[in-house]
Amino acid sequence: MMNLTQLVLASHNAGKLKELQAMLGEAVQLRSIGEFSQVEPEETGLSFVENAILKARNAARISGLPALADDSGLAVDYLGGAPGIYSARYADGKGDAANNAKLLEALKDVPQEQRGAQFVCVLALVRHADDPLPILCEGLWHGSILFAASGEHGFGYDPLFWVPERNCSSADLAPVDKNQLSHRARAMALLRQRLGLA
Ligand SMILES: O=c1nc[nH]c2c1ncn2[C@H]1C[C@H](O)[C@@H](COP(=O)(O)OP(=O)(O)OP(=O)(O)O)O1
Ligand SMILES: [Mg+2]
Repeated sequence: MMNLTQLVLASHNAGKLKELQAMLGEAVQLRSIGEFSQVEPEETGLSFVENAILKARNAARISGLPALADDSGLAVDYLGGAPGIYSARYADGKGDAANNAKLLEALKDVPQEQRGAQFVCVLALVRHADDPLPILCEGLWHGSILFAASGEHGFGYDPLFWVPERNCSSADLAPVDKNQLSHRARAMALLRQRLGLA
């Protein structure tokens, strides 16, 4: 399909880089877009797909390499799917701890049975900046939102995300376990199939 020994990852999130590189294995080396630019594109899309494509095109344009982007977030049932594509900006760009505090506050009076949520991940791969046929792969991970943070692993909302199949939070999971179960793992399994790596 294309020479995929090197891909630039269109992300400034070190947690994503670590997880995606572990899932991809040694056949494909992910290089961070941070090697080429510190400027983050504005995520102006109205969907995970649009933002993933926008980030991938931007990284391919800057690096001259094929680019992979991950647009992901947490969709909380009680909040009508919010923060969704705005997950990283939920607390106005103040970071993960502020995002988590805001989510706990928003759900403080919501009972267990109404705390369902899913993590969403869309991966977009473009061969070049103007690629007319990006590869798109989606993964979902169903769980619920805890009443208090738990766990030290992972990043983002992991300490608040209860994983029913393991009876612990996503941040309690060892990285190898999260990388088997997560929204990102599911999207990457599909991408590996599409690339003939599976
Ligand atoms: O496995 C995950 N475990 C915990 N939290 C997660 C996960 N996956 C996404 N998330 C959260 C983090 C951030 O609040 C938002 C992603 O936002 P998103 O714009 O896709 O990523 P980002 O701004 O951190 O990095 P970048 O855009 O440079 O790839 O969802
Ligand atoms: Mg972002």
